[in-house]
Amino acid sequence: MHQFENIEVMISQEEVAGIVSRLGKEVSEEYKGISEDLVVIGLLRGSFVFMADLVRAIETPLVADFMAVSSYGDGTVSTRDVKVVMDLNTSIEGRDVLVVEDIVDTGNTFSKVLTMLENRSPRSLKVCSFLSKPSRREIEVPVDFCGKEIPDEFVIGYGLDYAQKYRNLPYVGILKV
Ligand SMILES: O=P(O)(O)OC[C@H]1O[C@H](OP(=O)(O)OP(=O)(O)O)[C@H](O)[C@@H]1O
Ligand SMILES: Nc1nc2[nH]cnc2c(=O)[nH]1
Repeated sequence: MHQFENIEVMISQEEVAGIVSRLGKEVSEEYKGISEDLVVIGLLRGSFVFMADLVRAIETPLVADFMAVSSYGDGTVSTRDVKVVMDLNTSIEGRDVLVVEDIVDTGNTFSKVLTMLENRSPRSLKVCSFLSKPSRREIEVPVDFCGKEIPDEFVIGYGLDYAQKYRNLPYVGILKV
């Protein structure tokens, strides 16, 4: 048993598995028959759990790479100052690219990352986010593949942290303090 208290489950482990499986099918369908391997980019740290499950649900040949960005620090409020902490090892020029994120909230992180990646001239650039909070959007960003839209609650688990904790929860929950 996971030894965490004061957490209300929002998306159970079973529901998470169903969402990932559906997204895997949608992505595989979208990139059916592409000529070169799909480049799947996980945004660290939050996406590492979802990314690990998602790539195994995608049937398209792919290469995986990671980029580390941070905007929330250890808090629950975006600093809006998105920093690239670690860049890609892969050149994405002329490639089909899928960016994987755990959550799109205000859209600030993704909008900066997408601009940065667009400047490297990929053949195509699409976005897959496990969660999205549309009511919080400050900047419109495309979410081509969306796991689930959720209300304005600060969520944890399945890669999402509060002060770097709770990323290992196998479900998504709300911290009751
Ligand atoms: O749409 P936004 O309001 O910009 O919020 C979304 C971002 O916030 C979280 O990252 P965080 O900065 O907490 O870093 P982490 O991935 O290391 O948890 C999350 O992983 C997204 O990248
Ligand atoms: N852990 C966590 N990080 C976020 N970053 C943006 N929104 C959220 C959220 O609801 N939870």
